[in-house]
Amino acid sequence: MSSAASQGDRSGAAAIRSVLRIRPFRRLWIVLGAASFGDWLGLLATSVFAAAQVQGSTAKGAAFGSLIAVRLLPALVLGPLAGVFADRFDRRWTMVICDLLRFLLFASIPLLALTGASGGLVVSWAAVATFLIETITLLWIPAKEAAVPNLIPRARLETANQLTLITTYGLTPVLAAISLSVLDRTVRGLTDGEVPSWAEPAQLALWFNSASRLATALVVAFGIKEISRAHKGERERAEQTMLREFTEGWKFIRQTPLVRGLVLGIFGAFAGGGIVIGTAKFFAASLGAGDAAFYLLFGAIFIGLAIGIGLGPMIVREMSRRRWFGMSIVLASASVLVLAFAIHLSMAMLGAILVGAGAGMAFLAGTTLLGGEVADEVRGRVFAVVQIGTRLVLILAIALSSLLVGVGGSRKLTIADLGISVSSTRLLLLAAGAAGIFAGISAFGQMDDKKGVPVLADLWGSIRGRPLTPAEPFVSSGLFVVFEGGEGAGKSTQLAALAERLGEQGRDVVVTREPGATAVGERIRSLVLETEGVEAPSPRAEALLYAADRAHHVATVVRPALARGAVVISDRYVDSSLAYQGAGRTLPVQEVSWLSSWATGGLKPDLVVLLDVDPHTGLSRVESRSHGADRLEAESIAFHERVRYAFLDLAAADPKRYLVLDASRPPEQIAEAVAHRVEELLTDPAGIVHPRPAHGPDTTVQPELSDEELVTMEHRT
Ligand SMILES: Nc1ncnc2c1ncn2[C@@H]1O[C@H](COP(=O)(O)OP(=O)(O)OP(=O)(O)O)[C@@H](O)[C@H]1O
Ligand SMILES: Cc1cn([C@H]2C[C@H](O)[C@@H](COP(=O)(O)O)O2)c(=O)[nH]c1=O
Repeated sequence: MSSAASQGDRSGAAAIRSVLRIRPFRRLWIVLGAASFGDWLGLLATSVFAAAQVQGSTAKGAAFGSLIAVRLLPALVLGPLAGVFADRFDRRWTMVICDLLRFLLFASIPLLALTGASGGLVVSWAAVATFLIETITLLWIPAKEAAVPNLIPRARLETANQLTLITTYGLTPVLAAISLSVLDRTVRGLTDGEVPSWAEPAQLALWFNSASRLATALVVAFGIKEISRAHKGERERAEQTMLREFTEGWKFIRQTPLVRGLVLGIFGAFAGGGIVIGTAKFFAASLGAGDAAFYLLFGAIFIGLAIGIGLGPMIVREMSRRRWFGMSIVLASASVLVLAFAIHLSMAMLGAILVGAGAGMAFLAGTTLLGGEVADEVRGRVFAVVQIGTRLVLILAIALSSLLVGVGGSRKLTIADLGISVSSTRLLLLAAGAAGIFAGISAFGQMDDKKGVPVLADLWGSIRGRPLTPAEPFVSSGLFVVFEGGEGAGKSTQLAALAERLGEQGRDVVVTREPGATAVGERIRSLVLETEGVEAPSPRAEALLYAADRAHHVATVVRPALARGAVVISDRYVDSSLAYQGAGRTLPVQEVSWLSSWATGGLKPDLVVLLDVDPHTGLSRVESRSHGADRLEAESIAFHERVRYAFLDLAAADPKRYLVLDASRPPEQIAEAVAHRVEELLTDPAGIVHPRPAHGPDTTVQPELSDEELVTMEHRT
């Protein structure tokens, strides 16, 4: 395992430990885990139990199916009110009362069977009780979801959601299925197949489900009092009608771009998932595989979900969660397209794993964003809409897609006489994938918090632990010119000449330098350059010191001057760090670039004048100065050669922004060439190659040397 991966594992485990150290959350997580296990047992058991009460395969199928359908129905009837409940009433007591009712209802099903009631009556009551339980669950979920963000700091919300989702949808259903089958075997083994009705595993499971709900109610009532909200504005809420609260909730969702984007995206992802489920059987058949392939594909989706939820945050690290959400939906949808084009089971399996991973990451990012960014007052209503909407979208998508595929069969549509045949299942997957990509991109557009930052570069940077930073909002009406070059290239000489010329024209000119333009910078300058009585900073410390000088310099000198319209002329800027610390000290150039980009908030010069000089010539020029060589001047010729070629490579990578001049020419000629270029920029601002901040923030990082460029450079020295 690579060290980065093991580091990720360690930090993942540490994050889980730290979130479990929060007592109210730990208690809630344990009790919800038990309750979720009970619910899965109950879901499996009620269905099996109902089927066991009637005779004949048709009746058994109908009993099983109707119970599952009944679980989904309440969303239609009571859904809209659920969120209002969660926001209006104390969430702890809402949860407690709901769980007590569910305890009684779950227990009532096996209890009725024990009284010797007829099979039909037991099934009917099981259906009614299930309907009521689901109705109550609809009230309980938004109250719980809205309460969790109040128990933990925002920074740990994602880990908390990871834990909860993996427990609810990963561990407990598997555990429940295994437990039920082990229970069934054990009970049958112990009783030689003569199981008394009270010991039927399905009945025992229902008892367990009932008991787990009682336990949840007690723990929440007495052990997690923190769930009770400090009722801000309670009086105003009491004065509002429930109808008003309901319409306000909808208005909030409609009018808040982030929430609208999240809700749309989640619905889109569920619709895609529903279509995959609805077409899965026919799809497996279209691969020429049977039922086994169908189950394999299903399993693959769940494996993908677990990967997305469990590993997603470790992969994207510091990436903006808003961006991650949109990208995950696009990933899931694009993977549906992979399914549509799959020609072999292995390709379909890969597609299914990616569908699951994208959906899992989107679900995790979406829940975390909703929990962290939606105000407590409306959170219950927002979660209710998501919960109800996802159920409805899922049911509709499954029903419609299976109907459409069923009507078309897995028949092949032959296009003209071209001999091309397209299965209707695949067409549907194609449409679902395309619609999902559209939903993902629209969601991304609505909630992007790093507008202007290139998406793929940001993703790649985030995976490597260095997400791009958006430029600080800033309008420049000035011009930023930087002089770069090796030691003794003549930067100070040329800078003074240009400043004098522009000053004579009556322009507002600010002459500055790095390091050392400010009081803070002066001290940094002596730390990095003085050799007497100052310990040499290590290469990374040196890079940080130059970056610190730059951050302060840009914030206090450069930006204010540019904002008021001055021409800022700086002796050295970011390129010096890339050349000296990157190429000279051989620190990773991209890391140095990222550091500078962060320090400057993405501010780039409009023009870089590079005075290129052979290091022997440049160093001999500065040797004639009265004071001795500073720390960098004292470096080897090989070091200065690396610096020189790094500057030239930077200029070659972005020629429009650089003016490269031979610094061995007479100073007057150089000054003419510089003045000419600057005049051009001043008279024709359109000639400035950067996107001006007024037209949108400039967010790209400074030009960097690629690894190949660095290697080439090393060879030249
Ligand atoms: N084009 C040139 N030809 C010959 N000598 C020059 C030229 N430009 C500057 N010099 C001389 O070289 C010396 C160094 O010049 P200057 O201080 O302008 O360079 P610099 O790049 O700012 O140096 P440093 O890297 O130390 O900041 C000075 O004595 C200056 O007079
Ligand atoms: C900005 C910057 C500078 N340096 C080095 C380059 C020079 O050797 C000195 C500055 O001296 P000068 O006489 O003012 O040119 O510092 C660096 O290594 N990294 C940087 O980012």
